Amino acid sequence: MRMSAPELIRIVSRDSPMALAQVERVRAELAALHPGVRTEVVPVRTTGDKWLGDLSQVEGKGAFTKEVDAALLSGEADLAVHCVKDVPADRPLPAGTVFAAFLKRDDVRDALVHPDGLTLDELPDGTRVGTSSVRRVAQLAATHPHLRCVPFRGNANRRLAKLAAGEADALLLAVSGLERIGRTDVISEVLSTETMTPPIGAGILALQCREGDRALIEAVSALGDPRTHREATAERMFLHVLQGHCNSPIAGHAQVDRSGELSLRACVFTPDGKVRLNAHEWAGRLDPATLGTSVAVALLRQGAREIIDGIAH
Ligand SMILES: NCc1[nH]cc(CCC(=O)O)c1CC(=O)O
Repeated sequence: MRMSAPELIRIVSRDSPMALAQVERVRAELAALHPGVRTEVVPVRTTGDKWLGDLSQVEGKGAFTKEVDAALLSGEADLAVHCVKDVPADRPLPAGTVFAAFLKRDDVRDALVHPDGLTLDELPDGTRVGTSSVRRVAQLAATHPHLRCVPFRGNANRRLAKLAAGEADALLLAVSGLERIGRTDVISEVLSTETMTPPIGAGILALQCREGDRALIEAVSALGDPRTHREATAERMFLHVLQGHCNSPIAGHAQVDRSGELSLRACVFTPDGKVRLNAHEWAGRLDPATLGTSVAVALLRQGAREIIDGIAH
C-alpha cells in the first residue's frame, strides 16, 4: 500500500551556511517530487561548531551530529540532513534512526585556495597551509614536506575569513563545500584524487529519519541515488571494520565506473605521512559492504591496526 506523503516535514541540520545550503537542496528536490508538502528548517548549533579546539577533546566526530540526532529523536524535527563525512562510522547510527536516502554525490575532490592563485607544486618553502584534518596533513607531509600545516577550524566561511586575515597563506577545502557556499571563485587548484585521497563519504549528503516513520521514509527515499548508495555503503563499512577514530589519517574512495563496476581504493597513513598503506579492489560479485570489509582486511593485514592504535586520541 502506498502511504500519502506527510503534510509538513521539519528538517534539522547544522546552522552553518554550508549546512543550510544543503537543506535548500533537499527542500528543492522534495518540492519537485512532492509539490504539496511543506517544509520547515530547524537549525541547530553543534558542539563541533561551538568548539574550535582539538576535536578529540569533544568526543571526536560525533561532535557535528549529536545535537542534530537529538532533535530528530525528541520529535522536534522529522528529517536530518548530514554530510556523510561527518557521521561516525565506527559505531552504528543512533538507535531508532535510519538513513532513508543518499543524495547524488557531488565532487569528491579537495581544492587548494591560495590568494595569489598558486598551485600546490608552486607553493614556496614554509608556506602555512591551514588545515586541521589529519588526512590532509599526512598526505601533504608525504608529498610536500616543505609546507607547514597550521591548525584551522571553523566552518568554511570562517576559514576563508581567517585566510583573508592572514592566519594562513593557503587552505585546503572540499570542492563540494565551496560549491555549496557559492565560493568556487577562490579555488586556485582542484587536486586530483591521486594527489589527495578523499575522506570516507566525501561529497555525499544523507537523509536520516526516525526508524518508525514509514510514510516519511517512503516519501524521501525516492531522492536517493542508487550509485551513491553503493559507494557510501562500501566506504562506511570499510571505516567501520577499521574502527578508525577522529585522529586516524584514513582515506578512501569508492567509485562506480561506466560499466557499473564498483571499486574501492583506500589508504591508512602515519600522521607524519612517512608510512602509507594502500589497497585497491573491485567488487566483482561482492556486494558493496563486503567490498568495504575486504579492503579494510587487506589494510589490517599490512599493519593498519598498529598505526591506528598508535595514534593518541
Ligand atoms: N569538516 C567539515 C566538512 N564536512 C563536509 C565537508 C565538505 C562537504 C562534503 O564532503 O560533503 C566539510 C568541509 C571541508 O572538508 O572542506
